[in-house]
Amino acid sequence: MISVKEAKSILQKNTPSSRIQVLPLEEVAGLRVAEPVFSPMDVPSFDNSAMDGYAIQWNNSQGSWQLEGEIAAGATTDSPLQEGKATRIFTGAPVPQGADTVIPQEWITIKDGEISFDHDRFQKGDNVRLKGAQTKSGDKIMEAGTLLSPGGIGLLASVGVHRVPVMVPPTVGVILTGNEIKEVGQKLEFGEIYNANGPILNAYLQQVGIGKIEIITVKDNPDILRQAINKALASYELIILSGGISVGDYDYVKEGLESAGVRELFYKIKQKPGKPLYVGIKGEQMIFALPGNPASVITCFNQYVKPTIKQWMGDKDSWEPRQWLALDSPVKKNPNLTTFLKVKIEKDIVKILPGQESFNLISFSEADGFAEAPEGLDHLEAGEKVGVYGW
Ligand SMILES: Nc1nc2c(c(=O)[nH]1)N[C@H]1C(S)=C(S)[C@@H](COP(=O)(O)OP(=O)(O)OC[C@H]3O[C@@H](n4cnc5c(N)ncnc54)[C@H](O)[C@@H]3O)O[C@H]1N2
Ligand code: MOO
Repeated sequence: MISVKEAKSILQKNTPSSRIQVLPLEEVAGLRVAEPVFSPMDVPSFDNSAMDGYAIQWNNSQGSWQLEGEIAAGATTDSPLQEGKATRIFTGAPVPQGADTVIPQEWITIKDGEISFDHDRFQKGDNVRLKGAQTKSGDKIMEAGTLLSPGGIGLLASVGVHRVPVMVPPTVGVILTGNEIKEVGQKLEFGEIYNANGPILNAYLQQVGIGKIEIITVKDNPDILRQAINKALASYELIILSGGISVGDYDYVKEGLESAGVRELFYKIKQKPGKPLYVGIKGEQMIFALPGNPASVITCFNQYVKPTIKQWMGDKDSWEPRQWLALDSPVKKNPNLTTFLKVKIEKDIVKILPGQESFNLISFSEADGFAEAPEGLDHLEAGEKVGVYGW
């Protein structure tokens, strides 16, 4: 058995490097750009008005301008404005050649076809967004590895970049094992349970950006399981299994993976829940066999599968706790294991929730994530700081 730290270090070293694909902007939310992005154009690409008002050529003396014409946003011609004249202009419309200042309409007086305004309130250049003020053609607008937020995607669109190289997530197949599993909505017979791990993994995978997921359920039968494993290995880069990885007579997952040519990276971690976690690789494929208890599935996904997927997608910093916060009450634990506790964060204090057993899901609806109570300690005091991992 290895420690939590050793398991994470093995995973960090063995996670394949990101696969790069050029995708349209509609498909890149939440992904990272694989290369720096340079702007192919000036933005704005023409001087334009920041206000609805009147464009003029600035003149230092108080005076009036003869009103002539109108320019709306989207106007595609540029007829020069003569000195002493003003033109009606709207926000986003091109400021004509010869004009250099826009006076908002609220400050304008119009009399006999001429406009005037209080000179002291304005100066030359006011309310004109100059060509290239945001970005010059050739400027670097994004570093490699930047996470594409809605705002970042807006920036790319604004400079005319509509396809971008990104680090794409691995393709994922999920195999759930267990004779006792029934889908939610079906009638349970004695001895059967509802499939919680399927919905858990589906939700978690969607959360980390895997849109297309195939989840199948197989019986505890070595031949059927072997076939399912081989089929998944032929189709997916990352395969996640649940159940059948412990020491029971019907636990066939480990031997099924080995007979399919999967090489073990580790089996069993000194932790609770999720002790019998198995991870293997085959070429550039990774295989996680999660212990079947739902709390073990959630813990192992949170601690190992999620950071692996994130690293695969170009984020190497998601292995460590997000916060260090003080415990609200003392914790007793087995000193030989790291314990992951379901917790709620209340005003920067970590509250340990009830129902910490591996089969018990009751606290998950209100939990904010896990606190890590490390190996080597048999108890923690109230007020002691623990690493907290959010969902
Ligand atoms: N003699 C020993 N027995 C067990 C040990 C051990 O060291 N020695 N370890 C225990 C620990 S810790 C865990 S965790 C479990 C892991 O067992 P498996 O990975 O083999 O999982 P299963 O036995 O198939 O299932 C465990 C548990 O989870 C329920 N389950 C399974 N799939 C689902 C699902 N899709 N949705 C909801 N619940 C599911 C299943 O019914 C079992 O109750 O082994 C301990 N045993
Ligand atoms: O490692 Mo298990 O999840 O404690 O029952």
